[in-house]
Amino acid sequence: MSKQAMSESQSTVQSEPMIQVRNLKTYYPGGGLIADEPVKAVDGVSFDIKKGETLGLVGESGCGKSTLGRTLVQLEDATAGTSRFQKPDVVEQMANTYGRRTVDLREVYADNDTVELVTKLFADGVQPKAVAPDRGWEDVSPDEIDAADFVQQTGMDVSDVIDQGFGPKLGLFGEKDFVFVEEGRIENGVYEVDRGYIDVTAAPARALKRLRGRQLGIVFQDPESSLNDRMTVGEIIREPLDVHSWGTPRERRERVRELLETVGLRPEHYYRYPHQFSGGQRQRVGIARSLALEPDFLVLDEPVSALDVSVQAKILNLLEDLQEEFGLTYLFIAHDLSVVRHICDRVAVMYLGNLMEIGPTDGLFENPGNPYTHSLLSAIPEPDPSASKDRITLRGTPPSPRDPPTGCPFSTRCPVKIRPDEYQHVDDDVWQRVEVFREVIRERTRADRSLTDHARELLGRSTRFSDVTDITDELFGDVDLPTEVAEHVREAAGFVEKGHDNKARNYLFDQFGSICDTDRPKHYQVSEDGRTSFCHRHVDRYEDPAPEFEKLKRNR
Ligand SMILES: Nc1ncnc2c1ncn2[C@@H]1O[C@H](COP(=O)(O)OP(=O)(O)OP(=O)(O)O)[C@@H](O)[C@H]1O
Repeated sequence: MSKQAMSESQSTVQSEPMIQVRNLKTYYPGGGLIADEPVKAVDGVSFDIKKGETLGLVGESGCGKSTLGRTLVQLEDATAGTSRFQKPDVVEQMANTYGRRTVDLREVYADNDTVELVTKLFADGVQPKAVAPDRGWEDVSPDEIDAADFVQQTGMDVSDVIDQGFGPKLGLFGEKDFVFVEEGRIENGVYEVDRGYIDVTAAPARALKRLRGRQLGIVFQDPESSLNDRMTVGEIIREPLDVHSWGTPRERRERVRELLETVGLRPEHYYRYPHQFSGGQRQRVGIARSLALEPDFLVLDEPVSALDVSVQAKILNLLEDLQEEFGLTYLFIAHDLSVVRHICDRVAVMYLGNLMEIGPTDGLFENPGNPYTHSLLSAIPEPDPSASKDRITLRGTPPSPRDPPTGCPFSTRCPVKIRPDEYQHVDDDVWQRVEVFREVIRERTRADRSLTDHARELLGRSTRFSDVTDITDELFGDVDLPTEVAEHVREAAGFVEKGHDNKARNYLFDQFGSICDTDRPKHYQVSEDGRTSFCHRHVDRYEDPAPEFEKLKRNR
């Protein structure tokens, strides 16, 4: 598909967002014997996916890709934030049902002042929201209502705002159980709706059942385990049609035959069982099933990772053809970056529950903005082993998502982390060792230490007493440490010897921490085509990541 490679006129990507995600978080409850902290699998991500687009989602194992994909189709509950899905035909459909797509505000609001106020707020970006008519406003929590923006701006009480009829009357459409968000315009006191979004994160379970399959679908990685081996292929593909009472039984059978053909299988495959099929064929069955109810948006969760390379290409081609034929929008989750480069219009790079960089594919691969993207790309094996490639090897493993760093999520491993001003003069090698020391101490404080460690501690056996001396010897034995650095290292080691790992960790944070440790970065635009990167280095007073990486390579 690489829509990038197509000319503008050929591209099927439209400018309207199909999915709007804002500050989405998915936490899994702690619940362990020791660890009460939740796993912050997705920790506040925002992005759009445009209609007809393929957005790639990449990152190391465990960074939260699947959780994000599953939350978008509400197979997981969001802990916070919103995910909105544009129902493409909603405005037409609703306009037909209600016979209108405009509302004259002068009929709704008694006085002209209110009409003016509403118009002004609307121009300021305050969005009205319609809620199902049979769902009383008293059941709607204030944070579900965009009228809350209203409250902020007017200083009025939410209930007063609602009493005044702001939210509900301005929104034109509702559908049982759903929270709709509308986008429209007010001109000369007349409100006209342009687009309608369903707030997926606010939809209750039974409404989701209707939404899933019909509008949102998912294709799983492993065609082996995601298909029920006791059902025939026909039954598997037909199941969503049955669940949604689609057409008559005869029409359903007909639809299944059509779907078999769409994904390149044959009508006689209807009565076969999954185990009689190859991996590629099984994945075709999974895709046919996901397409049964003609969804608009599909999460493809590593759809080709379990397949042989030769079969991968065929499935990718199929997915591209289907996208073109049915105008589908994809979130394509993958760890194989070359596949992503080939198939995706834009790419989002994820690390520890956060999006580190997002933007059009070619630019991101050719001129990465974020240090994590640099590191990830430099780990791709070169097809030609004699080609010299300056690899950046990341030390250690990502921190636990139960205990992510306070500042930048990548700060504990970033090869180009910003140093505090007072340590700029310290030799690079020495500074790296200081960072490693901090990382080792941090690892020791992790909530999910082994039970043996805990048991020994509880028994009063100081098993970790001696190893801090070993660690400092190992790290600093053969280098000259500047006096102030040596003092701080000694102090921290002293805390560890007394069993106060956390004190040591905090002490090192206070002494050696920089903005990367203390503050969460923002997303900065790093290219003209709208790519953004989540890194403090994009602020003017710091050097950009790219030249810092060049320096690193030169100095090795
Ligand atoms: N049901 C669950 N309960 C608790 N923790 C979970 C659950 N599912 C995932 N996690 C944790 O959430 C984090 C993100 O997992 P997720 O599967 O989303 O990552 P991923 O990037 O898709 O990994 P992979 O590439 O290996 O599939 C991991 O730390 C994982 O252990």
